[in-house]
Amino acid sequence: MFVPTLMGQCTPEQQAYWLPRALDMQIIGTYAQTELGHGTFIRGLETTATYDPETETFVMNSPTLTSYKWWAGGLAKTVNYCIVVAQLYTKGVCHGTHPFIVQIRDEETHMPRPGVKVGDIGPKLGFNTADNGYLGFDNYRIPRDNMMMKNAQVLKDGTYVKVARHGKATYGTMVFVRVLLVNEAAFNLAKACTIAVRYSAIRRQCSPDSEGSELQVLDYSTQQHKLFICIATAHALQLNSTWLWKTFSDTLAAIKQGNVDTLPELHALSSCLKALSTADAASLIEQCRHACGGHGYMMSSGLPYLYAFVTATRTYEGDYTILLLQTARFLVKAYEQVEAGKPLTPTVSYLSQAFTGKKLPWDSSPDGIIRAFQALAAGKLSSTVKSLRKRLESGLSYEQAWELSTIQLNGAAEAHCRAVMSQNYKSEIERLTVNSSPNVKLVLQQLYKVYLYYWALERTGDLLLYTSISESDIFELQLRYEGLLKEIRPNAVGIVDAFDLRDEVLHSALGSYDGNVYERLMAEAQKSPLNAEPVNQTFHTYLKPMMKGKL
Ligand SMILES: CC/C=C\C/C=C\C/C=C\C/C=C\C/C=C\C/C=C\CCC(=O)SCCNC(=O)CCNC(=O)[C@H](O)C(C)(C)COP(=O)(O)OP(=O)(O)OC[C@H]1O[C@@H](n2cnc3c(N)ncnc32)[C@H](O)[C@@H]1OP(=O)(O)O
Ligand SMILES: Cc1cc2nc3c(=O)[nH]c(=O)nc-3n(C[C@H](O)[C@H](O)[C@H](O)COP(=O)(O)OP(=O)(O)OC[C@H]3O[C@@H](n4cnc5c(N)ncnc54)[C@H](O)[C@@H]3O)c2cc1C
Repeated sequence: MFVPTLMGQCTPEQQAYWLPRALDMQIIGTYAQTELGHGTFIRGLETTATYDPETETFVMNSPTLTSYKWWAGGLAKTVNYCIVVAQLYTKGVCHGTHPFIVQIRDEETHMPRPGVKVGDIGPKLGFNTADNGYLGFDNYRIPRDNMMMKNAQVLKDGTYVKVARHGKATYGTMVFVRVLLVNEAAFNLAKACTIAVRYSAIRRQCSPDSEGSELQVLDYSTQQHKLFICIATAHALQLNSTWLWKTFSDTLAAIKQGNVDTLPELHALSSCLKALSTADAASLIEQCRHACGGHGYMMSSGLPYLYAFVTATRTYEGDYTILLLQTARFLVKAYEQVEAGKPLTPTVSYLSQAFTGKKLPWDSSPDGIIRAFQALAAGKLSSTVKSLRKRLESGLSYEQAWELSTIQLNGAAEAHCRAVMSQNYKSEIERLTVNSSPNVKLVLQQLYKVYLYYWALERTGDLLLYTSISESDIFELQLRYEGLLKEIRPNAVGIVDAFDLRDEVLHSALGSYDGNVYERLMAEAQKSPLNAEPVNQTFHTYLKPMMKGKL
C-alpha cells in the first residue's frame, strides 16, 4: 500500500523524489493508519502531527496508549519508512486526518530513530511470516515537505489549503486495494477448489451397493453441492473483479479530468464487492476443507493456510459490516432519488422499476432469476426505508433511527450486491464467449446457472416475500439444480485444471496435478520433527516415570 499511496497522495514533485527510491527498494515502507484504539472510525484516530512554522516541521505525537499505530504490515522489523495517517494541527486548528511520510529507522544502521517506538504485535491466526507492527511517537519531527500534499497543503507560514475536489480523496488507496481484493478472493478460492475437486476425484469412500467398488467422493451429490458452487463463485468473482477494475479505471480517468461524480458509486460498489467476495471466499474455502475430510485439516493440504490468509481479508481494508453499511447509505439515497423522479446511476437503475408494490411474477430463466434478485434487493431496501422512517416519526434522531435499522440495511446491501454480481457474471460470460466453442459456452453457462440456482435456493424465504414463487416452483428449481450438478460432474476436474495453477502455487499434498495424494501425505508426515528419532526424550523424562509411578 506504500507505493500506491505515494502515487495517489503526493504532488508531482514529491512523487519525483519518493517514487524512484521506493520502486528501487532503496527505502521500504508500509501504510500505518489503524491504531490500537481505532481502525474502522478513521476520524477517531489520535496520532497528531502539529505544524511548527519556526522550524518548518511537523511534530508527531502518540498522546495515549490507544493512539499507537497497530497492524501495519512489515512495520515491526522490515520497513524504514511509513505512511502515517495523523490528525493535522496548524495554527491551533485541527483539520482532520492526513497522510505523512515518516522515516522511522536509520537508513544505514536500521536502528529506530530517537522519538520512535516500534515493535512487533505478536502471533496472529495467520500471516505469521509478516511482521505486523506497532508504532508510537514522542515529539518526533519530520520536515514540512513530508506531508503528502496532493489533496491538501500546509504552507510555510502554517496556512492550511484544501486542494481536493472530494472530501474523501485521501481514502483513495483504500478504494484501490478493495478493488484488488476482489481479484485476490477469486484467485484464492480457485486454489482451494482445485485442491478439493482433484482430491475428491482420487478419494474413494463407501460402496452404495454391496457388490460395487467404492465411489470417488466426487460422485456424491452432496460433495458436488459443496464444491461446484465454489468453482462457480471463483468464476463469478474473477469476472466481477475485471468489471470492477474497469469501473475503477474509468472513475480514476474522470477524476484526473476534475470530475468526481462517479466516485460515490465506485465507493458503494467497491465496498460491497470487497465485503461479499472476501466473505464468500473465506466461507467457501472452509467448505473446501470440509469436503476434504480429515486430510483437509492437515497443514500439508494447503487449505488451513489459505483459510487463515483469506479470512483476514474480510476484516482488513474495511470490515465486512462497515463496508456493507457504506453501500446501504448509497442505496437509501438512490431510493430517495426514485421517489423524487430523478435519474439513477447504472448499477442501481433497476430500482426505478422496482417499487410497484406488487410481487414480481416468478420466472425461473437466468434472466428471470436475476430480476428476482433485483426485486429482492429493492423489496428489502423499501422495507428498510420504511423502518427508518417509522423510527424517525417516533422522534428518534436520524443517527439513532439509522443505527436501529442497520441489520436490515446490511441485508439490503447484501442483496443488492448479489444482484449486481449475478448480472455482471452473466453479461461477462456472454461477452467473453462470443467466439468460443459451443462446448466451452455450455460448461460456463452450466456453472453460471449453478450460481443462480444455488443462491435462489439459499434465499427462498426472501423470494416468497418479494416474488410470486410457489412451493412447486421451489421444488422444480431444486430438481433442476440437482440435475445440473450431474451434468457438470464429468468435466469437474477439467474445469479446475483450467485455472492453470501450478503445484508450486497450490502447495498442497491433496491437490497436486499427478494425484499422488497418499504418497505426498506420507512424504510430508516424514518431515515431522517427531519422526526424527525412534524414541523421544519426553518418554524418558515424563512418560516412563509416570508409568512406573515415580512422578
Ligand atoms: C496496493 C497494494 C498491493 C497489493 C495489495 C492488494 C491486494 C491484496 C493482495 C494480496 C494480499 C496480500 C497481502 C495483503 C496483506 C496485508 C493486508 C494489506 C492491506 C491491509 C491494509 C489496511 O487494512 S489499511 C487500513 C484500512 N482501513 C479501513 O479500511 C478503515 C475502514 N473505514 C473507512 O473506510 C471509513 O472510515 C468509513 C467507511 C467507516 C467511513 O468513514 P467516515 O466516518 O469518515 O465517513 P462517513 O461514514 O461519515 O461518510 C462520509 C461520506 O464519505 C463517503 N465515503 C467514505 N469513504 C469513502 C471513500 N473511500 N471514497 C468515497 N467516499 C467515501 C461516505 O459514503 C459518506 O458519503 P455520504 O454522501 O453518504 O455522506
Ligand atoms: C492481517 C491484517 C493486516 C492489516 N494490515 C493493516 C495495515 O497494513 N495498515 C493498517 O493501517 N491497518 C491494517 N490492518 C487493520 C485493519 O484495517 C482493521 O483491523 C480493520 O479496518 C477493522 O478495524 P478494527 O480492527 O478497528 O475493527 P473494529 O472497528 O473495532 O470492529 C470490531 C467489530 O465492531 C463492528 N463495528 C465497528 N464499528 C461499527 C459501526 N459503526 N457499526 C456497526 N458495527 C461496527 C465491526 O463490524 C466488528 O464486528 C490489518 C488488519 C489485519 C487483520
